[in-house]
Amino acid sequence: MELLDPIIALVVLLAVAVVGVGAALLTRGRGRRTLPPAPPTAPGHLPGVGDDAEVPRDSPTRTVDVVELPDTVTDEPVVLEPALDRPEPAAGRLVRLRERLARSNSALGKGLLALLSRDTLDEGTWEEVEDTLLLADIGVDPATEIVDSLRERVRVLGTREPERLREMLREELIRVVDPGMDRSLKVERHGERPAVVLVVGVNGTGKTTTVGKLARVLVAQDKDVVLGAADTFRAAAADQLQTWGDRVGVPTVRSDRDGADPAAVAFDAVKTGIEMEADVVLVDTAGRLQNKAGLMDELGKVKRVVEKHGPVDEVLLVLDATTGQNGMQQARVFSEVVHVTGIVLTKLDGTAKGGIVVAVQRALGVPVKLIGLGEGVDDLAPFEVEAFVDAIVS
Ligand SMILES: Nc1nc2c(ncn2[C@@H]2O[C@H](COP(=O)(O)OP(=O)(O)OP(=O)(O)O)[C@@H](O)[C@H]2O)c(=O)[nH]1
Repeated sequence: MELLDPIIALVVLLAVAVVGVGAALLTRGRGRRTLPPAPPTAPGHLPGVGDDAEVPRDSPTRTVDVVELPDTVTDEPVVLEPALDRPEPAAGRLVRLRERLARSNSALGKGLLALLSRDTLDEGTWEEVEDTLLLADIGVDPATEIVDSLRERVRVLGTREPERLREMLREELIRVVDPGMDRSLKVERHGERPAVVLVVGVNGTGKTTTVGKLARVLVAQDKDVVLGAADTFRAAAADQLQTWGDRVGVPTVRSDRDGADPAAVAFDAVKTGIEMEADVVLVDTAGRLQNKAGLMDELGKVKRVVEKHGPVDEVLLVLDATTGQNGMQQARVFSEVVHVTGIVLTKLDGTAKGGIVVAVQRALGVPVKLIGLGEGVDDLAPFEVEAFVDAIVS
């Protein structure tokens, strides 16, 4: 028994040693275990939280929808029409644009009122009143008339109250601007024919712009309009006019050839207007200096040729208000050649010479029918006497 004890102890010791070495080997092997290969990813992909997770069981499952197909498939491309402008109605525009007129002409009204409010209204002051009116291009006769009348009224009434003086000045200005003139545009279709409007004037006064703006005024009144680009002299004029027309869906009759006969283009435009049963045909003509006899003859021919379709309803002379007395000379010559029926005074937003309205009406006996008060597309207003005078004296 004494011999067996050391043997048992040795066996136990060996067994413990074997178990220890095995456990150590097992632990080291686990530390080097390789991970399964990562799923392929897009370049630059960074793993996110839960990438390895399973799809949750309650995720919505994809279904297949049945979509009805059209019976026939057309190859025609869908053409999207460009949206057309909606021009502003012309009525009341002068009220909207009054600020422009007032800005350029208020010095006239303020100057006159300051003179009339002086302590003594002597001869020298009345002369200053007259000079102020002349500086605004109102013309000699109308200026004298205004001064004479005011002088008499101030003497008889014996009043110097500013509000009363302003009212008297307003009344005198309205009288010389002449509210009795017929300023309506003759743009009503008659019988089988559209109304025809010819737009004339010297270079750069704003004819093409005016035709474009006028087309918008007429479209706002639900009229069918045709434009005629009889300015065949300036290459870009027809493009410019067509752009105006395109914006409001109005067709433009033009020649493909620079320097084509303007009378032929004008004739074709009216012919197209008749065929299309339009209400109005607006014919733009080339700018021409009133002292170039050949060009003025050409204008006379344009009108005569157009009149083969019937009488022209309006001949609008476009005058640049900033050109003063030169404009008066233009007005006289144009009127002799084509019998002007109405005046369009443009660029009144940039001049203190609003008095030209009076002067030109007196010289021609023809009313100002429209005024241009800016470069915006709807900055053309029907001329309203009271609104015009109010903008000056307010
Ligand atoms: N400030 C201002 N500018 C205007 C007005 N009317 C026209 N214009 C400008 O005047 C310039 C000349 O206008 P157009 O319409 O090309 O003149 P046009 O008479 O047709 O010119 P031509 O064909 O060369 O004879 C343009 O820059 C217009 O924008 C207006 O009432 N006020």
